Amino acid sequence: MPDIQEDLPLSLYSAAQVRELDARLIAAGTPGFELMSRAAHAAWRALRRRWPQAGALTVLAGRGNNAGDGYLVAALAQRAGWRVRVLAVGDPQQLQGDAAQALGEARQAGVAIEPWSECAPLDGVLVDALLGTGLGGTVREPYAQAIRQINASGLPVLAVDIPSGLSADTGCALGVAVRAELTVTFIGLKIGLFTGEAPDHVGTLVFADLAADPQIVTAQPVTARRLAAGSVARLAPRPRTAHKGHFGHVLVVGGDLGLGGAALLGAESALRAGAGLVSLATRGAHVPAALARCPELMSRGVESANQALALMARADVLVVGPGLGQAAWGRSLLSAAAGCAQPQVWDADALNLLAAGAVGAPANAVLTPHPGEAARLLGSDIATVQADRPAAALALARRYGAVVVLKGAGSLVADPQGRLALCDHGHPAMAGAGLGDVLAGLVGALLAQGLAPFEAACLAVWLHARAGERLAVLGRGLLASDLFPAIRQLLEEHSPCLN
Ligand SMILES: NC(=O)C1=CN([C@@H]2O[C@H](COP(=O)(O)OP(=O)(O)OC[C@H]3O[C@@H](n4cnc5c(N)ncnc54)[C@H](O)[C@@H]3O)[C@@H](O)[C@H]2O)[C@@H](O)CC1
Ligand SMILES: [K+]
Repeated sequence: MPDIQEDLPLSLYSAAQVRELDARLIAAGTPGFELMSRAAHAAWRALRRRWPQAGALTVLAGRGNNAGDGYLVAALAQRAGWRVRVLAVGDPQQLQGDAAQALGEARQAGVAIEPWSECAPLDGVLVDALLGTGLGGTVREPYAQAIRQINASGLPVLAVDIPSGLSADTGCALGVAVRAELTVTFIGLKIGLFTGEAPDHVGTLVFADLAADPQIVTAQPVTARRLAAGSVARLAPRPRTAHKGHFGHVLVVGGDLGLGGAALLGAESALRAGAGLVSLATRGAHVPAALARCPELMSRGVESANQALALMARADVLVVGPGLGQAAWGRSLLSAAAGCAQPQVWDADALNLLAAGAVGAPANAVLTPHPGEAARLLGSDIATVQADRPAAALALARRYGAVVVLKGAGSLVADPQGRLALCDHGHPAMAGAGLGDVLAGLVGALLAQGLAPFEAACLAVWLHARAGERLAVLGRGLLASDLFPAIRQLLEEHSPCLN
């Protein structure tokens, strides 16, 4: 019997890729109905484990194979002595193939099957088997009304494969989408379970591999990889004879008048993540405060691009943008950086100036836009970026020839060759000032310690999100600088300093 997994796999697929995977498994000898039946067993097992005492369920079934899964769950529950009802949206007589066979099985088990209507009473645990990966375009009526009814019911909801209405490719609600407490997904993880609006719809995610042949699964192309302890690059242990010159010199450039804190946070972050040396090029007015807060930093007042260039020449990695502003001071410093050859991280106003055409992107850059900055860089709007975050991240990477971190829930890392990684860690308590500056400094420190841009960005995003999760147990009011001890701890757990 296939089992359900708490430990999620790393591969993320589009709807088309999972359909292809299903087809390959079927072609290799596992009948579709057998897969459907394994899916139903996995969903039923997860349901009983979550709501062992419920004793009643209502399945809302559509007309495709997702409905087929639902009919088989209903049959299993009926045979287990639960009170079961299926509310069929659309005429069940039109079900075809495996789904029609599943309907027959539910009838044979004695399940009550009724046509869905707006006033049909809902009871027990709701099983959402309306729409799965076959959803195309905005959810049509009466499905949309059924989804609104599920969401308004206040009853616990298990979504079969994916919450109905959520796009498996983008994680966006196509008009309206079920908000589930538990989602049991089959065969391959859909990227839409992790990005866009998914975190507010999926609930707890359980994966069931349906005992699919691992050779067929690993041969299937993926859309993205999940970032996890085992999938992000490690920093090498340090030799006992190490000195600071081995771990790179990061220069953080930013902090125009009134914006000094951002650059200081970025610089402190680079120090806390193990860069050998960190300098800060900022307005002279900010230097005393920077020295007072962090004497380990080499804080320099710069008023001209020439002064900045002299500092840039001595650095291995530049982090440009936190608190940079968009006035003449910031522009001149950014233009100086744009001509430098070393790896660079561009954040905040560096990205706004890049979007405005004030400079071109340097080679070897990691760009770290939030959705607003991403929209400006793409010449679109935030809604368009958020409607397809994977596409936006990849388009940015191609357009600027850079590694791109698209921030926001389900952060994505893309490179110009089309590699895509997704981080499903993080916490809403991290939605606050300065968190982005800490991330930029972290990427800079990892570049300085020898990681390539894509690997540095992936490890930084993962450490940042995991650190935020650890601290978020205390809830709101998380300060960006609170992250430093947790980042250090996670880095040490992941990449111990000594062998
Ligand atoms: N052998 C397989 O392929 C397996 C499939 N499985 C299940 O099958 C699902 C995919 O099944 P299908 O490809 O049949 O598709 P779905 O069952 O997801 O959806 C197809 C149905 O949705 C309707 N529909 C599509 N877009 C709509 C819209 N915008 N508004 C309203 N209705 C819309 C279609 O008319 C069709 O009736 C998976 O999500 C999974 O639950 C599982 O049973 C595992 C095995
Ligand atoms: K569903």
